[in-house]
Amino acid sequence: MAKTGVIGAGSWGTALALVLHQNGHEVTLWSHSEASVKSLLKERELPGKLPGVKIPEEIQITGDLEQAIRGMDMLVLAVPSACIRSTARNMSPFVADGQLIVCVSKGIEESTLKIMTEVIEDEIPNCRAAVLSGPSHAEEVSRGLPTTVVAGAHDRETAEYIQNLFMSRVFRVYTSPDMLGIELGGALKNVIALAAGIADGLGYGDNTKAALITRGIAEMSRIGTAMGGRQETFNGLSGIGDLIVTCASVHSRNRKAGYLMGQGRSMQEAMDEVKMVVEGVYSAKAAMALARKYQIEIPIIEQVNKVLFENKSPKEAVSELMLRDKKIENSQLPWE
Ligand SMILES: NC(=O)c1ccc[n+]([C@@H]2O[C@H](COP(=O)([O-])OP(=O)(O)OC[C@H]3O[C@@H](n4cnc5c(N)ncnc54)[C@H](O)[C@@H]3O)[C@@H](O)[C@H]2O)c1
Ligand SMILES: O=P(O)(O)OC[C@H](O)CO
Repeated sequence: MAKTGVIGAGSWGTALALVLHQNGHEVTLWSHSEASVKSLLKERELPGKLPGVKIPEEIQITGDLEQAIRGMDMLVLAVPSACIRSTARNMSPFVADGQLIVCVSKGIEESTLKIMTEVIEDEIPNCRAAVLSGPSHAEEVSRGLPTTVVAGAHDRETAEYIQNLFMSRVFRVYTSPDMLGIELGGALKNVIALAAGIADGLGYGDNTKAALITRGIAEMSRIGTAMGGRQETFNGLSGIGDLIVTCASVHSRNRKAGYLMGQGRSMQEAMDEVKMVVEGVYSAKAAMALARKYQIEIPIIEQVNKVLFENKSPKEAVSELMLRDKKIENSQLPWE
């Protein structure tokens, strides 16, 4: 049995706390908000996010960061990506040399274009940062529905340690050395999922969705491999796997926000209505900046940015994508 601290008591932090608890580990769940600590202690439930899912009494709930960190064999960091740097900075005084921090947040820092584990390592240089990602909605994991994810770490022993702590009859964990590819896949798929939601909101069909997923993974892979991620990772759970679930699932916050925009809401109205973090909105600009830096064409992500930040009509954005110059499907397969 391991001692674990989960930092962030939103839907994902809570679902992973349940997985660890069900695997027999000791779990302390931290929330930054006093009101949410009070409500969690009283209700033992996350109303509005994971309704009907009980949080067992054995899971300790706290607002004291030090209590959630000191002496833990593994920390899981599950706050929204925009809060990763500030949260890591607040954690830093309590983190021991070599203490393991598994990041489960999906994003790219807009100001530095760093992935989340790089941000954590900036703020807590003495920690051991790792990642856990893949097609995994909290709503399903918290109900024990079969799910598969991948644990990425700088060394094999760490990845296998994370695998052992999380793996269960319903939560299957693979390992990988490609942390960069895993994290970029998790962040970029959210931007494509906004596009898939927009298409749904416009009333387009399954053909459109399949096109966005297929051309979307091509854009994600182009950015990711230019930065040093592996194509194999984009073909795997944290790449195409997570893209499929996020573009298709009724649970997806990104797809839902896109849907609302396709129906005519502004970005802010859509985010307010979803009520949970819509990470694609934050990663969209970072993806554009990366594409400019590496001189990569990302037409879908570019149109999503225009809808989000330039008030472009979703219908016009789709039409512009359809009317781009004629292309060969795959530049690796040129006519001789
Ligand atoms: N929900 C999922 O199914 C799921 C699955 C995989 C990964 N993720 C990722 O996990 C991360 C968290 O998502 P979520 O769905 O749990 O979000 P959520 O909206 O359910 O909860 C976010 C939590 O962060 C807390 N928070 C807000 N501001 C904060 C701050 N300044 N400092 C610390 N905490 C703060 C909120 O109180 C809330 O508890 C995201 O990066 C998301 O992409 C989510
Ligand atoms: O609900 P979303 O769109 O934030 O996606 C959640 C997870 O990343 C799915 O794996």
